[in-house]
Amino acid sequence: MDFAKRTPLVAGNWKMNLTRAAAGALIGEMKPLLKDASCEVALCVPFTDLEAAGAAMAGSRIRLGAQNCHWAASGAFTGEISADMLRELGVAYVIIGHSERRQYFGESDQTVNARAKAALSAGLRVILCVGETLEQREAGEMEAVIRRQMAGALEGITGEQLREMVIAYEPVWAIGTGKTATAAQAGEVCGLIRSFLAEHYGAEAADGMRIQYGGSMNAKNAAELLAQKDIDGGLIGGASLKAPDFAAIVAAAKE
Ligand SMILES: O=C(CO)COP(=O)(O)O
Repeated sequence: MDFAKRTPLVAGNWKMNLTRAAAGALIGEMKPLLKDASCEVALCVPFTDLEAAGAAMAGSRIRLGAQNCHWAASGAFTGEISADMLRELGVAYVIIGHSERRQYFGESDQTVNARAKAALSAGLRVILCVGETLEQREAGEMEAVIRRQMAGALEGITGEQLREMVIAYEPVWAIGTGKTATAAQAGEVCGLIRSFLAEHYGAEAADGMRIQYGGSMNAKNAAELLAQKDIDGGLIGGASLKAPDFAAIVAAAKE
């Protein structure tokens, strides 16, 4: 299948869930449910599950993803994982700048930028996450925050590199809370992101970019969110840990 421009990408982010054995079992359950998917599908799994998940995905269209990588190619960085290490395990996508990394592990726009560049140099595709907190939204700062995060993360990234990226809009207040952004809210911010890309990379590049929504997306609300013109897929947390729920979201993401 040719994953042409704007083919929706539905990616699961398992976060720190599932051991190797459980990962293999869940992928085994998902495979038959996803075989007729008309969008691109990826699962971003814990590092320790990568090898087993890659093996379990064999013969399916599911792409293997990771949840972070370091900015250096190698060196004295205890506890970190390089982009090359991921490549060697067959990883296609890596999430960079997830709000949980920013919130709990001190990620800044600068480290997000450095990690994204390292991933791209190693031949990985990057799912770059941006999103405002509830306080920022209520203070009327949503657009400024999104613009600052986008500008910081994309500093020095060329138009050619941008093509290997997907942007995920994940409002922090919607993650794991069951409080989804309305389709109109999510569509508005994804539209702002596309405008930012058009200003910095040109209209053609912006038109070809995939922009996902993430934050309490589930089997029930996926179709309405995915129907928004600027939303090209989803980044799914909790619902990606249940095969039927994830499959229902994938089914809602038509080309
Ligand atoms: O953070 C998310 C995906 O990266 C969203 O998580 P939930 O779908 O559990 O809200």
